[in-house]
Amino acid sequence: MLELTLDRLTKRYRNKIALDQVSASFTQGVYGLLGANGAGKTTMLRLICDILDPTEGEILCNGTPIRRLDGEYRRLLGYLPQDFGYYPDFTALKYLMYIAALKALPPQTARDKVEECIHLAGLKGEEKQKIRGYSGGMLRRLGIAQALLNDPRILIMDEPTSGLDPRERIRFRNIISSLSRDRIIILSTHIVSDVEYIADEILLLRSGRLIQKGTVTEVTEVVRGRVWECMVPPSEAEELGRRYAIANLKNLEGMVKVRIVSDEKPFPQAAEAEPGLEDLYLYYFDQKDMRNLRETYGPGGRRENENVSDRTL
Ligand SMILES: Nc1ncnc2c1ncn2[C@@H]1O[C@H](COP(=O)(O)OP(=O)(O)OP(=O)(O)O)[C@@H](O)[C@H]1O
Repeated sequence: MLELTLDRLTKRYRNKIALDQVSASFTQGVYGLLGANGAGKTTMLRLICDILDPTEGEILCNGTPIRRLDGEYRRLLGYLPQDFGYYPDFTALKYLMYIAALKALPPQTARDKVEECIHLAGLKGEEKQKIRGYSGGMLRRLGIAQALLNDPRILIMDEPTSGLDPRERIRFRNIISSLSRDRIIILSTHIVSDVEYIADEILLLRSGRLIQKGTVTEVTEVVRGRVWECMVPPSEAEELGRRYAIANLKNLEGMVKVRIVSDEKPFPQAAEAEPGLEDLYLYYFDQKDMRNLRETYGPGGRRENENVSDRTL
């Protein structure tokens, strides 16, 4: 079985640390890399794809540093960057044949492989259309098809669901699930629901640091006892919204059901709720807001003597 290991991986751009001592290992399955803008997701994925060199640390594939494996490692990789280049006047078929040639697929098998990838990406019947006329969802699926051409054991996708409508998101999730057997799939996103149901493990990056890694159940344990629900009148909901990190609001018969992430019970009638990934995301990435709130309203968002680093691994 394939194992990919990041060992204290660090990337500095001049005086900016984009990735800071990240260690993690990946075996077969889907990994969801979550983080706010600028958290270091793209940097981490580009390092894994050997497009960037680390400043410190290294990446190992089955125990061997990838820089020693060189082309042997790159043959294992499929990459869908945030913006993948394509020729709008090509048909999808022509484009994929072109990429197959660039990837040095033997000409006698290239056509079959292209057909297989068209099928896997759900583009059968649309492959003879010019890419110019493709929707955002079709383009993303074409991106997956090109990444799959060399039958990669490691599939890396950077924000593959951005700009997709809900139907396309579901379609995309189903494609990823069907591809995850025998592969390491790592995909980055800041849309929690895109990985909540398909990722075997979640990695949470904040300011270049890996602050959580584990199954959804494991990582959300951090917010157990910190997620609250209560029914309040609309005016009260507004006030709570100013003071707390609100995970959800739902209007129900003149009242509002509010879901709040807070270290302390926000409201006497509030009941503890089962934590989810969105609550966790809010907990970590709404820190600044919670800090501001604490300054404004007192220690409502955090226990006394606890600081942000207490919450990180
Ligand atoms: N070439 C570069 N030169 C200088 N700083 C960079 C460079 N590339 C990225 N950075 C900085 O490194 C940090 C991490 O960037 P990165 O693109 O990896 O984050 P990200 O999580 O992928 O963000 P996004 O979701 O916006 O794509 C950011 O602060 C970014 O400004």
